[in-house]
Amino acid sequence: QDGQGLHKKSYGYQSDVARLRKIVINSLYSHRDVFLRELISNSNDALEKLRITSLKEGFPVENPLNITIKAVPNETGRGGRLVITDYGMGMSAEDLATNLGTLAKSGTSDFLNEAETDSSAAGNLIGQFGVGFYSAFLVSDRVYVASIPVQSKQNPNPVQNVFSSSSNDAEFEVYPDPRGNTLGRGTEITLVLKDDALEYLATDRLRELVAKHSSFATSYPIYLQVVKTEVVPDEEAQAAQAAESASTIHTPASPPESTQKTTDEDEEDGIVEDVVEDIEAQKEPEEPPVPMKNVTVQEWVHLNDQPPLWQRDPKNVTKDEYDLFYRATYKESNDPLGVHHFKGDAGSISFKAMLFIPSDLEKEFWQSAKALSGGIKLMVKRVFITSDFGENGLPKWISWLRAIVDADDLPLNVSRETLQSTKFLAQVKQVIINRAISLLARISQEDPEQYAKILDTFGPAFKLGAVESQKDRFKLMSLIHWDTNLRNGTTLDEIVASKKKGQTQIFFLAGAGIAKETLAKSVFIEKLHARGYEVILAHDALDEILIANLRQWKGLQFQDVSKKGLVFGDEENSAEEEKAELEAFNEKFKPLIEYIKVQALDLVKDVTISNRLVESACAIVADQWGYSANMEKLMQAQTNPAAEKRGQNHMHSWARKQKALEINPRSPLIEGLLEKVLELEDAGEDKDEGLEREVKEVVSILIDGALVRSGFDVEDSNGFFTRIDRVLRRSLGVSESATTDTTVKPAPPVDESGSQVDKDEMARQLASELDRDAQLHEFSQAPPQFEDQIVFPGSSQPEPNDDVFNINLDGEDVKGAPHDEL
Ligand SMILES: Nc1ncnc2c1ncn2[C@@H]1O[C@H](COP(=O)(O)OP(=O)(O)OP(=O)(O)O)[C@@H](O)[C@H]1O
Repeated sequence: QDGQGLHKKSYGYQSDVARLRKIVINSLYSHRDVFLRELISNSNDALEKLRITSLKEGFPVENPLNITIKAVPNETGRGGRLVITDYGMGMSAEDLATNLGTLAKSGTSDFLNEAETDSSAAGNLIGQFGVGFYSAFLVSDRVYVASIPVQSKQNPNPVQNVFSSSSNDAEFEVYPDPRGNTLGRGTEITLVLKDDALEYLATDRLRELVAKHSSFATSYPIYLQVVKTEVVPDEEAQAAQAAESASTIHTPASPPESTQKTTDEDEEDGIVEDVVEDIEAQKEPEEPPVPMKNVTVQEWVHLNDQPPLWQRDPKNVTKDEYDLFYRATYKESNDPLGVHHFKGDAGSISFKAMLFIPSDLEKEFWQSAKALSGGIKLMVKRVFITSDFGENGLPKWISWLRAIVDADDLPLNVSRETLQSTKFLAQVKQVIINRAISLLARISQEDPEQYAKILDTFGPAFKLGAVESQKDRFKLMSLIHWDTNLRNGTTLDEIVASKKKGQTQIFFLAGAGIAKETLAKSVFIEKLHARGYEVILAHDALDEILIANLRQWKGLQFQDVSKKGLVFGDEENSAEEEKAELEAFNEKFKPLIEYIKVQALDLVKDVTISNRLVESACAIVADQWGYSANMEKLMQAQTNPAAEKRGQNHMHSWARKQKALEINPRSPLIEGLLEKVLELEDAGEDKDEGLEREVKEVVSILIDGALVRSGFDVEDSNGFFTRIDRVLRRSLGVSESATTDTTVKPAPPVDESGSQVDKDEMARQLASELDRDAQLHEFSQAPPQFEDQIVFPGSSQPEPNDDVFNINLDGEDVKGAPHDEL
């Protein structure tokens, strides 16, 4: 209880609030104008909340639903206060302590950490995070918040309380307002301005701030109290004059000052002088002038009296106004990347709408499978109704869009359930999606630079849309840009338009996450590129899935150039010639093909002469139904114990083998290898064992190299590099048997004090492994065509080509190889 008999309750600020207040006060000085925007925005929220609660609970809300701002200079002439009042929801004593003394925002700690370590970040983050109420301390030595909650069944006799805190205090106080209930309802914030913040007492400054930051922040009226000097009749002087004239003889009055002035001016040119004098002579004697005096009057000026932006004619709205609106409404620091303002219809209900393409994609977008919510704000007759469209919310791919929809023909107390049952929301959603796609298409045509920025941020989301939404897929394809070996950022239509004569396929090479420059150098593109064909470099994660969904575009089938089935379309012209050439090559390279097959058949289905290679010696080409290297990686990332249980991993290993090793008959390396193989064949029993080992080694490196070049993983990468190591030794003339000094410091002895091995745990692990093996063996219902190709790990069945597969450099079983070899 203080000296005035008030029951003041003291509270300590929650530690995050204390941190935030410190950051706000210390580092946002140059941004301190934001305080008014933040307080107005809170007032708007409180009015909004009141209106929605009154609709829900069915109590009437008396006017006024508005926000007022009043500057009160101190009578001493130094300093003053700024008072911001709203007739919104108000707060109880507990609300004051909780809402203003604690932070309930997600991401607060991240913001605080960032802002504390980098003061420049604080300024940038204001826009995104909003420092809210605490910005009041930027301009105030002390802040009083008087508030009274709305009357309700639970609180039939609400009391007006005050929250009070100085900018230095670590504590704040809450107590009943000694003035009693002066507000009736709502919240009054009194800022005792700092000495260096007295500029905010000037009404022009306040007008400027509201116009700059808050003219779109609320649809409730904002009134500013303005003090004006007016000239009014001085009644006292008038009465005195009347008394005086009653007691004196009437004398003609001198002419009014203005007439006198005209006469004086006219005298100079001497033309109208006589006329004026004549008129004066004819006049009746004048009444004495009414005595006037200056008085100060207070007046409330409506600051945001313009209709909301979306209600205005788009022709009369400037880009600056849209940008300002967007930044104020969504608390963004950057301008939107695109705006569309239109009139639409959903069934029989017409509405006005504005769409914004944000400057950024929220972090959560790709982190969650869920769509972002709240993108569409539905208003009825300028009043906010809901941003919860439920199942009619925007689909994931475009849930980042910001839209405001204002329908005039709906009742204000319409509920979401009613809206849903009338299909209104579903129709609005589809109109918005269609309009957004048109807006994007227009920007792509009219402003390619701006569109490039949009694609940077939203390009992958458009691809998601095309995969996710069959309905919008075809429209979206014009928005999706592709990189090819010949150009960047082109559309499928443009690719089709520049197809070569006879071409019936759209060529693509998929490689999620691989740089397009690397993809462009792929062995699979060599020949196509050399011949001038265009190949899509599908380097985004969703590209291959999207292409698989599309299957064809404008009558042209998609062809993965790393798979079988590629046709240029002009084969006919040289078909005979090529056939004969192929036959000749097949004949010539038969011994080499047979030789390689022995080593390669565990990895691939076939070894063939290639028609697609120009410079490279060989490549691995997937079958039509096999995995491309890209898909293989995607599938590998997905293999998990559950899939293993269902036997899916065996399907994967089957699909992985559906590929062929193609060799380039024009490559000198292949020619050279053929010679060596023939030499071995000719020698028969007397063959040189060293040579044989060497040839096997080269073939093995060739196969693994082809896998790597073609984008696949080499299973035994250690063995691969050991073989390369050996070849390097030979080419440098280093002895193959020379060993590396492998002495290493051994680990210290076992730490006896450490945890004992849990025998039960070991037993459990062993049991579960045995169980898993048993389940794998049970998987015997493979499709007939798989049966002979599936090998169960751990089964006693001999693996095909067992002897070849396990060969290491010395022709010994890998498992038995000496340590230093591995
Ligand atoms: N004028 C007001 N009327 C009623 N409640 C208010 C008012 N001003 C603030 N509050 C309450 O205090 C809380 C804290 O306000 P603060 O401005 O710090 O954060 P916020 O408004 O929740 O977030 P942000 O400002 O980032 O939108 C609000 O959530 C609200 O409950």
